[in-house]
Amino acid sequence: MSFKSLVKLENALFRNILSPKNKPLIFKNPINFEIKQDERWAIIGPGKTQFLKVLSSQYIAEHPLSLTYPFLDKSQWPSEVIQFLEFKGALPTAHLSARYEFFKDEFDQTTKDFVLGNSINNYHKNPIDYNHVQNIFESLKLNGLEDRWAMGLSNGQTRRSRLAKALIKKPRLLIIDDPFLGLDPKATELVSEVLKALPPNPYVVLGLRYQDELPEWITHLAIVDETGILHQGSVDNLTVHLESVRGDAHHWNKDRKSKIQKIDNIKRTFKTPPKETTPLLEFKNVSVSYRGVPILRDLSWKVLSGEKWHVRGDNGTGKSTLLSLITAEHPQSWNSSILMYGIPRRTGKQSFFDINETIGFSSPELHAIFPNNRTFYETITTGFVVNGFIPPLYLTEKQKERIEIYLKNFDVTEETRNTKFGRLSISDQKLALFIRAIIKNPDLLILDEALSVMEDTRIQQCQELLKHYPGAILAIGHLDSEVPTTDRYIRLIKPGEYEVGTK
Ligand SMILES: Nc1ncnc2c1ncn2[C@@H]1O[C@H](COP(=O)(O)OP(=O)(O)OP(=O)(O)O)[C@@H](O)[C@H]1O
Repeated sequence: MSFKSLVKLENALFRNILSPKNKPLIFKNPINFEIKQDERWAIIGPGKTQFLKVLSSQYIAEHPLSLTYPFLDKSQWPSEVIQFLEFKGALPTAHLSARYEFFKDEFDQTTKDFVLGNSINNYHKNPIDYNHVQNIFESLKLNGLEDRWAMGLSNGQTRRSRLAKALIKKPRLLIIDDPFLGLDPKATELVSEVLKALPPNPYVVLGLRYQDELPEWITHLAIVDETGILHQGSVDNLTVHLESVRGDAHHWNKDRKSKIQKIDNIKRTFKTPPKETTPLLEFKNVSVSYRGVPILRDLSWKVLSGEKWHVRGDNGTGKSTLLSLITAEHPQSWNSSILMYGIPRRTGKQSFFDINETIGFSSPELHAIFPNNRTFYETITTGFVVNGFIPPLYLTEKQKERIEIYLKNFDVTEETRNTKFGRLSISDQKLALFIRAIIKNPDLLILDEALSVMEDTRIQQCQELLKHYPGAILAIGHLDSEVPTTDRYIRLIKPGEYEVGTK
């Protein structure tokens, strides 16, 4: 049986659609690459996202015929039949607390509406195949969530819904960057099995981080950096190269080490909070339910000043809900069984602003709603304002100096510093939100998937910085490689069941 190629690149060079002619090439080395129909590829390395965008026809090829999709009919336009899916956490809501409110009226989208999306509007052109939809909901274990408010879905549930939404459009080729980020181990296995069974409808290409475990069904790899493809071929032939990339021998790792060491310079901006004997935070038998369905029940927990906690639990067990109670984003936060500095939460006693004065946070919900028109620099300045989305009119010399120390030691270029949030790479968006969270030296730093999807070097820079952070940290993240070093954990199991321990 002869196989047609899915995609073929011959001496191909690319430029950004939006940038002028003189802007640099996406990869400086010409690309020669081919995927056959019976091969299952994963793309790995610091250039993976750009490479996946090249494959999904998002850049302009210098010579139009240097990028072709031989398996497509002449009538099929690549941009219409190739889906590129990248990691986005929560769905954007009107404001942060909206996610934890109740499904309100008929204008609020259900999960089913979200997944079907434009397919409903295009119904006359492309009637919806409800059997197909049913199968997708079943295979991704979304049954039971169809009629739920889409904004209320947990991050893991949202991620599976986004995958369902992409599949319902019946693409011919599905290109997914970081398909397993934010998923717990069971959901990872489930999504991997679903992706394995998809080809030929659609074919699938994955972008993975070099430390990720390769799904056993991946047959071929390309290792890509900023210059182009370093190695490509069958998994068996590439194991040696993959080991060298993972180990210390590789040039990225040497470069990375010096960048990580540089981060130590930021430590001098930290201030040590006074050692208190009263817990910074205390939950006394706290319960939360949505329309009678319990999420947290009788949860008791103490966090002392400077402690570093990992908040664990499978998708949907209530981790984000727990953290939203602390930041008073959650409507059920005004509860006298939640105490900060020994003071019970009561309306009238403390305001949202008092509570957040000493808290810094970054989360997928914040990422989803952060205004696209603030520059990287302005994004950081909003960290000095409680619930800040608008840059403050005035910054003290000390505040300006502190921002400069961060920018310099994180090697943020002049161009990035002035780029608007919406135009930054997802990794730089996350970095801006991370610096925004820490810039005022909060007593409590909440990092909900704050480092996920950053480039590897960025993750390690943040981890290095956080090792020295004197304030308390609460971190959520399914992979140890993307959370800061912590020495304690709380694991949510199910309502009324949780575990607290030291690592
Ligand atoms: N407004 C709401 N209405 C109904 N259910 C909700 C609402 N908000 C959250 N939930 C549900 O509460 C559960 C807990 O959600 P939460 O986001 O806290 O989970 P999580 O542990 O952070 O999950 P993940 O690991 O996927 O991020 C989920 O099943 C979610 O769908």
